[in-house]
Amino acid sequence: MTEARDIPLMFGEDSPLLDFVSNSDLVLWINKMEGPPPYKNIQQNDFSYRKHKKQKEEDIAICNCKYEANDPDSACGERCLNVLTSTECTPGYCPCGDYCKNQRFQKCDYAKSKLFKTEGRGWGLLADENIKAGQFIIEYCGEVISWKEARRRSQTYENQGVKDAFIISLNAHESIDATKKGSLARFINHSCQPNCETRKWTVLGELRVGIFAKQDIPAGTELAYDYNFEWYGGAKVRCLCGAACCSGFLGAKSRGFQEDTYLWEDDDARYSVDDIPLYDSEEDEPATNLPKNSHSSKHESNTEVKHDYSMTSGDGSASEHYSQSTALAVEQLGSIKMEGIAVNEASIEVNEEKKLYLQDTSQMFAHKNAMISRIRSNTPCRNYHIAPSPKPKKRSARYRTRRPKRLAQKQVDAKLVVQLLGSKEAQEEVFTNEGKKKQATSQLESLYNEIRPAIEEHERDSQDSVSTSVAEKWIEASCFKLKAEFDLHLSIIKHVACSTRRAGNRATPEGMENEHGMKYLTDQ
Ligand SMILES: C[S@@+](CC[C@H](N)C(=O)[O-])C[C@H]1O[C@@H](n2cnc3c(N)ncnc32)[C@H](O)[C@@H]1O
Repeated sequence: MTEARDIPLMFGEDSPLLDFVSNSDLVLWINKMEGPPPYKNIQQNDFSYRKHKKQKEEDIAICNCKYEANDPDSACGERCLNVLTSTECTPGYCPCGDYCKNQRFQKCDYAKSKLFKTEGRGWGLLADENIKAGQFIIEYCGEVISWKEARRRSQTYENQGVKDAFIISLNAHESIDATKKGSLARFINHSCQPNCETRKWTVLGELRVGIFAKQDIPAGTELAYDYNFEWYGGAKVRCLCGAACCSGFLGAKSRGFQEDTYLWEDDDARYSVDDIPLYDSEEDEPATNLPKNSHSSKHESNTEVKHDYSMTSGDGSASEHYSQSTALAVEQLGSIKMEGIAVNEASIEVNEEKKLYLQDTSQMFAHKNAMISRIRSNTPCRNYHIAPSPKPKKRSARYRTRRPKRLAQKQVDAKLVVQLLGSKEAQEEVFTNEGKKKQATSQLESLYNEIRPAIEEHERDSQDSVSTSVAEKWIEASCFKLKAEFDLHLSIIKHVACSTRRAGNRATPEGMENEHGMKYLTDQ
């Protein structure tokens, strides 16, 4: 067996860890050395999931560069048509032949880098030589899988307790999973102020992801890129990049950042839910009369951020406060005095209905506000706003790695509700509000269909956030829908709580249709 101390902690083309997954000695060595968890080192994407596309001859892009010995840039340098369109030249077709410099992915023309152990962020990658701005550093290799498969795997990994996420988006339909197979690029951590960026190149007909230097990077510097549009982690991970403009969480702006993500709960500061600042300005805080908490309302500096995350006590934290406020609101509404309501079986129905409504409302608001928070966080250098959903409960050690079941969002059944209402005015108000809510919902849905290609295009092809106008449109429509929902639920609560008669006593506007074309209920 190879002696552990003889193996350098550097992984290059001749890395001793190449294919180590099938080499039990090396796996043992890694475990003994407390190195990164085993993975298979690959230098080209793995196409086990689907076949590699076959490039048709007519699709091969041939540049018109001509190699001239006295001009090094002549052989597919910056002016090469293929370089300009982020396409690598195809060997055998490039007029510069062996001199072609535009085959960096194919030739694994990587910058030197090496692994190191970070503080609090697991393993990371360092530049092991001076790197120039714009230089290709390394390809992000892994298994090319569909989005659906990525979702499935991401869930499986979480269930298995794999906390480091290695899935990035490749295009609108596919992702690259470097969890089990990947290059050293899988160790590059996220930074909100990165020195690298991802760029997509077409190589022999397939899209590939490269890590490129955004600036000159001196040897010994940690390499980092912004995960925002690449992130596919399920769990929310507290960002410890330390940048002044830190957005708070990894991939807070990504498409893969799911609304029902949760926080890991253990001793790792990155996954701690305690003491998480919810709002970065006082205006953002909900109008509650709860005591203000200093952690919640101030944008925190890097050092403060690190300090705060290490705290494990949640007492007085903003997240605690908010969850209390939600619980308090529900409790108050649930305990509305039912004065005047005839005490018969109907009161049980009323209570049941109110419970249903209350559960609905808190869920819906948490869910919708999460959406808004995500869009708002598109502005750079801003703390990610967590939805004002109740703070996740601490899971027991036994269930630590399991994901909580997603609660199905129940809808208020307006017909059922009006059966509980006493007056036709009440029924009318509920129906009118329901109509408005439906209208707002369909408006939002059609807006989403309209802007989806723009969102995907932005996410796929650039690191820019979705344009402000699109985001604003979306926010406006979301707010409109929220308001419509709120009005509907408020009218239900108001009328159910204040109703003095049973449904049977009410006057029904028989056969009447309201402005939304909905029929009022008639007594059956
Ligand atoms: C692609 S991996 C990077 C390599 C990883 N550090 C490791 O040890 O394998 C992404 C994971 O690294 C961690 N990570 C990366 N950047 C981070 C950051 N800025 N703050 C906290 N954790 C980070 C998170 O656990 C994330 O899921």
